Amino acid sequence: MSFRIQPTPVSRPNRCQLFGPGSRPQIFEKMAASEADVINLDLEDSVAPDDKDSARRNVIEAIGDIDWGKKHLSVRINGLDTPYWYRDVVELLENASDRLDQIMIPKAGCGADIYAVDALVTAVERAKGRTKPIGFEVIIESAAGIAHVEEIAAASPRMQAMSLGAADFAASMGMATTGIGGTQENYYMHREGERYWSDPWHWAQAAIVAACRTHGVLPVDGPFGDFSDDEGFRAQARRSATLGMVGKWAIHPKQVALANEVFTPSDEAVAEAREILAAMEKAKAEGAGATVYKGRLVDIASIKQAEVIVQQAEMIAGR
Ligand SMILES: CC(C)(COP(=O)(O)OP(=O)(O)OC[C@H]1O[C@@H](n2cnc3c(N)ncnc32)[C@H](O)[C@@H]1OP(=O)(O)O)[C@@H](O)C(=O)NCCC(=O)NCCSC(=O)C[C@H](O)C(=O)O
Ligand SMILES: [Mg+2]
Repeated sequence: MSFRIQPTPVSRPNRCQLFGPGSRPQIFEKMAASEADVINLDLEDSVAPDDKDSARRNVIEAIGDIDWGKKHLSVRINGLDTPYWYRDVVELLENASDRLDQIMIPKAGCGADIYAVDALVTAVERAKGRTKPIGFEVIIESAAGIAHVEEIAAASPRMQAMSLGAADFAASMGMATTGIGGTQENYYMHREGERYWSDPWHWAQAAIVAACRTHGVLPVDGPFGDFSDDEGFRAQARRSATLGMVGKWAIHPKQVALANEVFTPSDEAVAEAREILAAMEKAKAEGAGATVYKGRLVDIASIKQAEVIVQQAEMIAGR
């Protein structure tokens, strides 16, 4: 561990982020009634250009009118390469109620992108006397985004979460696929007549997790496009959780329960983590820094590993 202590991210459940187009207000109440921890009302790619203005109005109205319960409420603005984004920011912050928690910035390519949105948000907040600061989440979904992932994670004190956007990422990288997340047919190793599929999203996810953990930001896995494939979603989500991500997007309501299932530590995992903590307490009392638990080594690092699981479970239980 460096002399610099690893910062702790914001403490709130972020197991599932449910998306819905801002141009489809009929589903807003259903989104609010869902079990998702985070709601993402979208003004970006799920909204057609002709609907941008009306979607913005729908979203502003819904932020104030709908009971969103304890959900973290976020709006995805348009990308900085479009003519829409500044109006998204200004109109949201001038007109939306204080219930708005967060803005999601898509296609973040460098730290200066976040700085630009921060400057505009800060100016409107001051002008309107908004006392609740808006948080930021970003999507890494381009070659530039992944190349500058660490400066993006560090770009603003508003930064709370960062997701991998597999669809735009694949396009920007020139990947030979139209799949959004999950196993890709041609990404395999070959040995003695057998194919062994590998994970083309792994390295980008690992880079995101490292940048996020360095700067106290929540790492999140993005969309899994085939919402008829529950097992594919589970497998992708389990890999993400194993790598250190805290949650995953749902682009259809049926994916919410799947994400919550994977990103809520199981009773067995929590019980085992507590047993490891107890075993290490006993070892410490006996003057030892390591001991044996179920035939395997546990030591001081195991305490930190076990605490990750216990703290996650307690935070979810206490929400
Ligand atoms: C994918 C959908 C277009 C499917 O909608 P629909 O055809 O209505 O689905 P169903 O008929 O199966 O719906 C069943 C019931 O659920 C309600 N519903 C549908 N969608 C939602 C939702 N998002 N939240 C809550 N409730 C929802 C329907 O109204 C039905 O209700 P009922 O009739 O009462 O039974 C649609 O799900 C959808 O629009 N999804 C979100 C799309 C979106 O936001 N996309 C943007 C995020 S992904 C992305 O941007 C890629 C990323 O940036 C990257 O680059 O990787
Ligand atoms: Mg995208």
